[in-house]
Amino acid sequence: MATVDFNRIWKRYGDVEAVKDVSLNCPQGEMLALLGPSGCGKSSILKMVAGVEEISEGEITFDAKPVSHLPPGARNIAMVFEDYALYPHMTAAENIAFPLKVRGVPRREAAKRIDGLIDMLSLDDVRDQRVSGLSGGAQQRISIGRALVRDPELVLFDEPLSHLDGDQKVQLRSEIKRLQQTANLTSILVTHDQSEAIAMADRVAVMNNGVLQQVGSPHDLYETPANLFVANFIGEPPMNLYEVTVHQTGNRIILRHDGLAIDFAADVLGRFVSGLGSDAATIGIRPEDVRVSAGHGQTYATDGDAAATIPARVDYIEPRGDSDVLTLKTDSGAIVVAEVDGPSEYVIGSPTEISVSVGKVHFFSTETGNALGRRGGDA
Ligand SMILES: Nc1ncnc2c1ncn2[C@@H]1O[C@H](COP(=O)(O)OP(=O)(O)OP(=O)(O)O)[C@@H](O)[C@H]1O
Repeated sequence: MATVDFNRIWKRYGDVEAVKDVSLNCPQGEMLALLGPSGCGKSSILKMVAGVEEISEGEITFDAKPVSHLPPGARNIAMVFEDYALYPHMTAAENIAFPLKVRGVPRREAAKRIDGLIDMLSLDDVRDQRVSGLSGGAQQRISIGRALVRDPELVLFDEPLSHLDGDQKVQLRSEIKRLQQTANLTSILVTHDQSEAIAMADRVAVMNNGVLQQVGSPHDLYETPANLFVANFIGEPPMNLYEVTVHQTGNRIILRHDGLAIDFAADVLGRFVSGLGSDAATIGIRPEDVRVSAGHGQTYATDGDAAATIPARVDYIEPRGDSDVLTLKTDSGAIVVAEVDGPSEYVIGSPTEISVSVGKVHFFSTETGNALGRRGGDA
């Protein structure tokens, strides 16, 4: 399998700039996800790698060798599509064998490869069945077998789970991940579904409007989003975001939003964030980082670094089994979404006290949307 590099690639369709100056690297054996909303340019990137769309500018290399001039057939790329694209009248084994037959691979060698994949993909039970009667999950496993049988340099997964229902989706995504790791496949996954990207990919490239926003491990994207787009896009329920004004009085820094005041010790805040000099910023707090306690007038025990507690009432509860997502309304009318262990004892109207550790607050420039420097303090 190859190491794939995208070097400052652009895709223009007439006046439409679909991909703008994107550089990415997918090392051998890694799964890289291209994630973003519809129209962000991820399919255009996939098509340029596959060779079905020309690159307007820039270069794609496999093991440092340019491939842009090669026709699709000469790139040795396998594709797994959302709609499986199998031959319905053929059996599972015949579908997997098809690319080898076309290439005239000797029968004995072909049989060995097919058997290996059938075993690896747990397809023994359906081996000789026509694919038209099989479940979506089984059909997608067959299409993966067909993709891998010819030993490609790169596997492209184009929304491979979109046609599957909940259970099959979860099962197949872990199977693809296992297969990708055991077979050490260099692979690129295109998806608009963050849970898919996070569950399967080693690294995720988040795109918006043709521009690469951030590339990193799922953990990096979650913990240190580079800008407001990534902060808002990654995480479910999404991060709470507030435009705040910054007021410094003595050794306190108070962030104000719509009558909501969050108060921090200036020296503690300074341990976590740099560049908060201006008088406006946007802060982000993940719902699971909002600390909620039943509010009966008592103060939630803070560790000194935490903002003062803020009274809020439960406005809405979404039970999710092992957690409850609470929509809380402060006295000033600000909405804070919190995720707490479930099932909780809160009911609509419950008084609560909320607080957040300073180390859990994300800071962004309101002007540029970029994250302000995090110092990586401990709280
Ligand atoms: N053949 C084309 N001609 C003109 N514009 C195109 C063409 N293909 C894509 N575009 C435009 O380029 C932009 C990026 O499209 P692209 O399909 O790459 O995005 P995407 O993130 O994959 O979206 P989706 O998930 O909806 O396919 C969009 O504005 C789209 O309308």
